[in-house]
Amino acid sequence: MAADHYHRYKEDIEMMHSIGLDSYRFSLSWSRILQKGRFGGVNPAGVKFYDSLINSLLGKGIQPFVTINNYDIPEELQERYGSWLSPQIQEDFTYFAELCFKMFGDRVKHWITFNEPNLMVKLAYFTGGFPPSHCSEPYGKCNSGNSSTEPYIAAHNMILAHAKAVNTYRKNYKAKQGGSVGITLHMRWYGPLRNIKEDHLAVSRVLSFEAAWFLDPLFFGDYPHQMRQILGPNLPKFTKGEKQLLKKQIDFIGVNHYDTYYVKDCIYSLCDLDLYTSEALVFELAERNGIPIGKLTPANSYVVPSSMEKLVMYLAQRYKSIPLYITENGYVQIDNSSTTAEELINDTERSSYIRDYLTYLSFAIRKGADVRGYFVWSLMDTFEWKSGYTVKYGLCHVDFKSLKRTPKLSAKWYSKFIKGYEQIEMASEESPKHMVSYHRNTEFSRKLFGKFPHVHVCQCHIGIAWETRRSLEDEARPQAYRISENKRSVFLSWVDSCV
Ligand SMILES: O=C(/C=C/c1ccc(O)cc1)O[C@@H]1O[C@H](CO)[C@@H](O)[C@H](O)[C@H]1O
Repeated sequence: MAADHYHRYKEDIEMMHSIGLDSYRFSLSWSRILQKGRFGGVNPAGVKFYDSLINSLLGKGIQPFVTINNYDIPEELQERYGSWLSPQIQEDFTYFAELCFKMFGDRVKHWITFNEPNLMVKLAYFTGGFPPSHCSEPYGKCNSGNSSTEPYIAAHNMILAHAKAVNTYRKNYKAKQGGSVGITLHMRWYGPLRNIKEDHLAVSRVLSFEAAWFLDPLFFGDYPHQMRQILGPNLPKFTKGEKQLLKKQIDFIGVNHYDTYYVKDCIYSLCDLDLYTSEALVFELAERNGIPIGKLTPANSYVVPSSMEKLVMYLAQRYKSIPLYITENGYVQIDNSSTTAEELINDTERSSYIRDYLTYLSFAIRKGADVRGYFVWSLMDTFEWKSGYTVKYGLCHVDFKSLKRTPKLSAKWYSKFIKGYEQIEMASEESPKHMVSYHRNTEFSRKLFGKFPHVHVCQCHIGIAWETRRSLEDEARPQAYRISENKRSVFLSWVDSCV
């Protein structure tokens, strides 16, 4: 039953509205709409649910950001042809996506084909941690699979499925519906363990094996050359026709960002190569000389807010002026048997986390990245995949017995922030410890995050998004850049000149 959003969506939309969200990111369940893929009919109850959800959101001025596929597939497609390992799935996905455009595209203007396909294929076919649990040693223990080939085959089919869906949208729906279609990648950030050329190259390699694995084909028509060099024939090839189809088949990039690690080179040094990132011939670790890379979270991940600026700049430079959305970013809590609801609700760390990541996101915006929105993961506590109810990301607490929702302190903070009442403390990049209070935050959030921010949530994604307002920006930027020595004052000046 999880949080039972299926029956409580109206109450949940009230909650979004009272927080002040103007976009909600959620995903569709493929099998709820097409129980047997293209081999069966449409389930009217499933369509009715999404119709009512979308209509209720719009009724409250909340924009739906719809992810077409988030890991789950109709079992029929697994049994018939092995789902993502067969090119046949490209046709099934395109069929499903077109049905969604047709049914919901009059109201949905932001589509995301896949959520984190780069993570999904690794979990499903490399480590084997997620269904269908395929892998081979030393990366995991599974009954079947091949960790050196299957992740790349599955990814290949997902990339082509994405391109075909976008192509269909552009041909048959875009003119009339006027929306845009992107893809969301899971994106860790990495720093070099040592300040040596080999480790800098290791960072560039591991990044090529992550988001660029999916994005390079969609922008340039082929995989990053580092992947081809290392993987050789294990990396599938696109035909000439496919390369043509692929190029520029994307309107925006979505990024889910949580984690940062150091990496060290494993081409010139010896390493144990059995980790998530091993195929890139790097070794990942979280400490340098015994000092952790960031503040430790209860789930043993690390908080490194400055990564947000770096990864956004990496994407903005590699893929030129592409619009970007941060489609997930959030703070984890662990609920073990001794944790009380009060402790979970008193989540001051979460507000700090969001504030600090937004601060560094604003630095990237100031440097010219075309960031259109930010979504917190998540609106409320969820059933978190294999971790069930033990891992919580919500701004709102859910009591999974009574299903009662209670806003945590972070929901109150975020609400004030997006409504523009909260005074935000900005850290400057050069001196993160020196905090500058910004006293005109109403203007700050209105101008920086837009007058008409889009908002989204997922099964529990939430957040805010803003539209870039060219006229304001164009006016504001030259003035701001005039005093570009001091980044902090640039930032304040830019905001002031927008006011
Ligand atoms: O980032 C991840 C999942 C990472 C992972 C899982 C299992 C492993 O074994 C390793 C990594 O998912 C995103 O982050 C969220 C919070 O986790 C999930 O709840 C979202 O659904 C998802 O989009």
